[in-house]
Amino acid sequence: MTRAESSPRPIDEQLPRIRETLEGADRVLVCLDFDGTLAPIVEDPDAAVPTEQNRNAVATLANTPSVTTAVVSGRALTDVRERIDGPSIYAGNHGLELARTGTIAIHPVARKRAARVDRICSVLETALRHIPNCRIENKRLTGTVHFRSVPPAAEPIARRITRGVVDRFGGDALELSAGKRILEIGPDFPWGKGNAVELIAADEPPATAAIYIGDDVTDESAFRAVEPDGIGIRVGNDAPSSASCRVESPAEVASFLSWLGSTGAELVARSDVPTATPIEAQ
Ligand SMILES: O=P(O)(O)OC[C@H]1O[C@H](O[C@H]2O[C@H](CO)[C@@H](O)[C@H](O)[C@H]2O)[C@H](O)[C@@H](O)[C@@H]1O
Repeated sequence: MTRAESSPRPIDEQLPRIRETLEGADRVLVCLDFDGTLAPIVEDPDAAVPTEQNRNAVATLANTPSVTTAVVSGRALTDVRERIDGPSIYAGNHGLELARTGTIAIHPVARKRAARVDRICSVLETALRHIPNCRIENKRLTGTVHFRSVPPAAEPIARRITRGVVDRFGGDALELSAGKRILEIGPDFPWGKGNAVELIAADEPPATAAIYIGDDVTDESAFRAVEPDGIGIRVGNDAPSSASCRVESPAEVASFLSWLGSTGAELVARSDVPTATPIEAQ
């Protein structure tokens, strides 16, 4: 059963449910989006870095035996891996590439369509060359056109040009989707972060509590993958979401991850200790 979209509740209100979920679990799987979640949103995508508190909290969780930590990002796998250390699992390109247990799996359809993404990125470089500060990020399996630094008067035309190029050269193979001040070009088939989270969760023992934290539209499928048995946490405003909880900012993400690395992990560890039988208790 999935959770219908509604307004996520502030995380403080949801702590009793989170505690109960952790107390009933043997392990925790924590899946984390990168931009807007671990790293504050910035103008230049190359300049995005996790806050120090998030970096430390992720390192602590990655060293906690009862916790599996994963980063699930829209960035290319190689890119996001360089930006945050510690997790044993990374998914890049919105789940199209997945690195775990020493292997990297790339979705075969995305692999086949990578040449077309590359071609479109080159065409866009030329078509958008006169738009000030419009930037194309070629991520091999997907591409991103960035409008955050484009002058407001030029943004509509830049978006129109992007749509035109993808319509013309993408055919039925590629589609456009929207993110925070970006348009993303990717293979036109139903695969997203939620599928990656399901694959990651399938490797965990049955009594694992799954938590997903993210801030954007592509994180919604991942919230649906963990809710309602697990915990989805949407970062930012109170837009309708399939996540049940909300935090305001990457700083609040760090507070929650620190709590999870101390109190949260203890709740899970305690549920591991067998309860004393009446005979032992005498
Ligand atoms: O799934 P994520 O890890 O959150 O990645 C989503 C996209 O994030 C990046 O773009 C966003 O962050 C930039 C840096 O803060 C910002 O300038 C941009 O406006 C945001 O949309 C990244 O560059 C994209 O490739 C990711 O798809």
